[in-house]
Amino acid sequence: MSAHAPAAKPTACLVLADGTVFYGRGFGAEGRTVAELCFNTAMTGYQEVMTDPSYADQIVTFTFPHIGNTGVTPEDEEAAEPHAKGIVVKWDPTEPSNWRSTGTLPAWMASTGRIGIGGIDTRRLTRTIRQQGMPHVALEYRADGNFDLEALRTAARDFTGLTGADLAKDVTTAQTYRWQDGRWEWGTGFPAAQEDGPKVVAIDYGAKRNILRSLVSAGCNVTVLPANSTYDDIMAHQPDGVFLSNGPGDPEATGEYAVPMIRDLMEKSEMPIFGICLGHQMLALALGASTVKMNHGHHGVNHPVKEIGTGKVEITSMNHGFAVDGATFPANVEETHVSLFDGTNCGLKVKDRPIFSVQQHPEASPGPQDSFYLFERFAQSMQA
Ligand SMILES: NC(=O)CC[C@H](N)C(=O)O
Repeated sequence: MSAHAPAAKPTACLVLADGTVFYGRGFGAEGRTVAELCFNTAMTGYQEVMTDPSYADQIVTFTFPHIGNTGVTPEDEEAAEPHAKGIVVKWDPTEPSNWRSTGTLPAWMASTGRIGIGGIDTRRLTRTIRQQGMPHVALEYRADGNFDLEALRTAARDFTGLTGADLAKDVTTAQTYRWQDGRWEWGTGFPAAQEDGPKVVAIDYGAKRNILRSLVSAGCNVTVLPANSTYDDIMAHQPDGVFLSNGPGDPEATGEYAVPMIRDLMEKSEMPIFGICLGHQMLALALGASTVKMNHGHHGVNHPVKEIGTGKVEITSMNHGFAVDGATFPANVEETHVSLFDGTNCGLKVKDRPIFSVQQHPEASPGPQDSFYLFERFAQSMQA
């Protein structure tokens, strides 16, 4: 039997809350999980996607069919473990062909408790997500193929979803630490961080490693603090600037801790502040703007974003299911970037202050590096 032939009996199934069932072949860990289902259009970088902490409580459908063909390597992990609860793919992963690979995707998923389903019509599923919004789903892999569809549908329906979900506190670091390396370079790997350079306190709401590496590569000396850090916790490190990371869940759900801390920071200090994705959304909330849940979000590596001031278009990496409502900015805030896919807000700047943030991912990982200039802009604002 060829690897792509349909299995005699399905070993995995994906059940949407509306009762739609997709059968396929299970890989990775056996078990059941519930989550919000999104789709990601990246052609590469599945390991970075799966380990991005912003994917907590989500399952990712990859629209690119050949997932798994470059294996896995610890160098491509954006966190110590995968955060996406599972993946949905077109074909079964093949044997890896890549000199950097140290193992297979299914074995890595099995060892980290993540569930995969292969053999799915991901075009149909993606069309469903685009038309109906990101559904709540149950995904199960069991080798005996005996599924209790009613129980799976109930589990999908009972999932409370991401609106109102405060997940940053689940994925943040427990301890404060100094970040040690810069961006991976061909032939040399990860360069060691320098001691000099502006001191950045990076608040970890689910930070991707390549963001911390990008700050280092832009010349910063980075100390990482937990999500519930207060203004005083931050100032104890005498930083030159504060970075607000990406992260999972609903930005509004951080209104008890992150948003008031950011407000404090803006009121009591003159320091530069830079935020990415969840950091952008929370900064917008602290400034008095609002955020909204999107229909199917932006998850991919080819999203065109225009920098309004220059008219320049950058091709960006994106992963978000909420967006800042650019129409709600107060008078002291300027919209700096906009999505050319749907016109949604992608950036803000506080007028006359070195405080800015973007919705896209300038660290890429995976994706293009057009937006890396933002790390340099932040480093320069601290040197000014
Ligand atoms: N990558 C992120 O930081 C995502 C932010 C937020 N959780 C969203 O889905 O929009």
